[in-house]
Amino acid sequence: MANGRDLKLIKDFRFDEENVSTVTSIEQINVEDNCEELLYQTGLASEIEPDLPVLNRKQHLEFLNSSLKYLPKGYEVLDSSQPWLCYWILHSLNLLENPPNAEVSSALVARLARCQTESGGFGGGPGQSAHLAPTYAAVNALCTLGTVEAMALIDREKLQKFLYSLKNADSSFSMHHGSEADIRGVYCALSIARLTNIYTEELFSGSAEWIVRCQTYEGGFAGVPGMEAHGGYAFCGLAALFLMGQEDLIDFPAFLRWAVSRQMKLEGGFQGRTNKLVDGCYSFWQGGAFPLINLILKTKEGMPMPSSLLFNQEALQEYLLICCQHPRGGIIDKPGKSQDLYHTCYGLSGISVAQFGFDPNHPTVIGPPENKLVPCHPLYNITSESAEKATIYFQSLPCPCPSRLI
Ligand SMILES: CC(C)=CCC/C(C)=C/CC/C(C)=C/COP(=O)(O)OP(=O)(O)O
Ligand SMILES: [Zn+2]
Repeated sequence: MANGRDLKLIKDFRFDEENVSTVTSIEQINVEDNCEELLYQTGLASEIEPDLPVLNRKQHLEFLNSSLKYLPKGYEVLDSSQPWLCYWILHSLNLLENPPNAEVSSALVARLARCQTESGGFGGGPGQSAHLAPTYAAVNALCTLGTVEAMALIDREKLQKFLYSLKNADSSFSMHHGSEADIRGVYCALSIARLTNIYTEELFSGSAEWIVRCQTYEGGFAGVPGMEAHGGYAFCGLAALFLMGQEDLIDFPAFLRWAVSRQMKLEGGFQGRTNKLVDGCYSFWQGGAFPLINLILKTKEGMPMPSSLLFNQEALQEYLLICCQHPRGGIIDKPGKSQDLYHTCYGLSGISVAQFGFDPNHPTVIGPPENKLVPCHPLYNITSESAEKATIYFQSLPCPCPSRLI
């Protein structure tokens, strides 16, 4: 039994193993077996030690702080994701209420400054061309640091011109000049523009309609119109519509049906898309949509207001705390994988959503009270406190006038 869920009953109801023949369905059975074992063992242990499961805060902090100083060779492939590495580490540290000291903070601002390009956007590393994804990550990292030194690094006039230059005729946004355009582009551009107060209606005219075209027959959102719905893209689509105040444009019943079907019955974590495996990072990409879903429900007449998020918040925390904590710190995708900064960031963000996403004043925390993280802003995925601080700072500055762009 895990948190009111009878694991054996769930397993008995799964498809007939004899007739299973696909690679994914065999993998699914292995993942379920691994998770069941871990959930069951912790269930047994909690009869003697009721304060389980425990968030290994100390180990996570050691992993994150050591990653600020040294990254193993495997991270070479992320040479063009340096602002992402900063964001994943800093946001995780903030969620654990352990931000870096002033010296480390200034060193990180200097590192991000070396990624900033003449265009106002940020590249993946020093000397690399500007790209929307590292620009989004750099802005989030700087706002997470939250010092004036950090926020003042952002050149808002140039950054606004950079965003304008990436907009396409169909109102989608390219990730960089001459590149693919997908739903991440619109979300990144909107998140940057809203957070730093360089948003204009003109810049995003037509983008909501483009996003709506990405909603699929299943109800989720794909990267581009006509492709497969996926949690990463679903968060981008829904959050982007919210950032434009256009969330009413989606087919809400279809989205809701798709979203509530993504939490795995036995594992308790989320899958990214239909018939695929659970993964710790979707705790945020899928879980993060649920506070937004509740906001939509609040505005719908005749709809009962739910008394929680519309997924099992306890089961998600159990998946992350029991199946996804690496003994040497950091969060993993699923049992058997090794820890990394991306999964640590989105796993901890998922715990925060599961704890605070329904009501930040009455968090739902499993395990001891020390497991409590801090609330996240549901649209930017930086802490609510960082978002508030950045909003106050950037709202005190005028929005650059778009006519000067011509
Ligand atoms: C803001 C921003 C940059 C957002 C990114 C959102 C995001 C995580 C998109 C995921 C894209 C995708 C199709 C993954 C499938 O990977 P897979 O086939 O390895 O995994 P799966 O089997 O779990 O689908
Ligand atoms: Zn993942």
